[in-house]
Amino acid sequence: MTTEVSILPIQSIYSIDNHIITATVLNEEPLIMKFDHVLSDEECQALIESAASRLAQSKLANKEVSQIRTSKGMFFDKNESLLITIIENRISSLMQVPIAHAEGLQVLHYEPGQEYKEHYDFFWPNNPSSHNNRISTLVIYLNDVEEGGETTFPNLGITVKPVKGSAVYFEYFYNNQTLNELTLHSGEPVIRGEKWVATQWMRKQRIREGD
Ligand SMILES: O=C(O)CCC(=O)C(=O)O
Ligand SMILES: [Fe+2]
Repeated sequence: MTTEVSILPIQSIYSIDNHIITATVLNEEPLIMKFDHVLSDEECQALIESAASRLAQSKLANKEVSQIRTSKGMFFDKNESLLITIIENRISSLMQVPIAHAEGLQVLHYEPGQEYKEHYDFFWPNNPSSHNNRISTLVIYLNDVEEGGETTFPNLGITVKPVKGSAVYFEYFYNNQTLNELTLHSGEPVIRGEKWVATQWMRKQRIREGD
């Protein structure tokens, strides 16, 4: 058995600026956690409202539109509003990665039948972005989904149901690539209702200027 150090120290509660986030470990290696109360109902609603008019067809990491990913999405600019600054800073503290390593916060919207098929969030070595690869992901659910829309890790038998304000966290910065590859995951098709998520991808090195 391998024992590799995770980015996030495992705790049952993370207290960030008087904001109490409770945590459940779903898998230790690779580390997969569920967090509750990452965002308040008001913050979820405000994110949805500021994203709604800016949605465009989602693309893959290689910028191609594909049937793998049928949601619509958008990226916020860093610090573009007080809401975004507050949320980005909380996420950065929670993920224990400096804000300068954060890609823009992304919001995705799925309608019934829409999904994000099995994929990895990290870049393979042939992708130019792999020189400053992603190391961890936080997917925050912005609403409750009537049916479907779970985030699933098929190789680990883990399924996370969307709950407003909760999040699933996972990391893939292990020396052992087999552990990283266990983070294969999907956003299951929404069956009834709609699904809104905010995704934060963190890089190994800084990606933002001026932070
Ligand atoms: O929508 C989901 O449950 C997963 C989203 C996801 O995998 C991503 O944004 O990278
Ligand atoms: Fe993903």
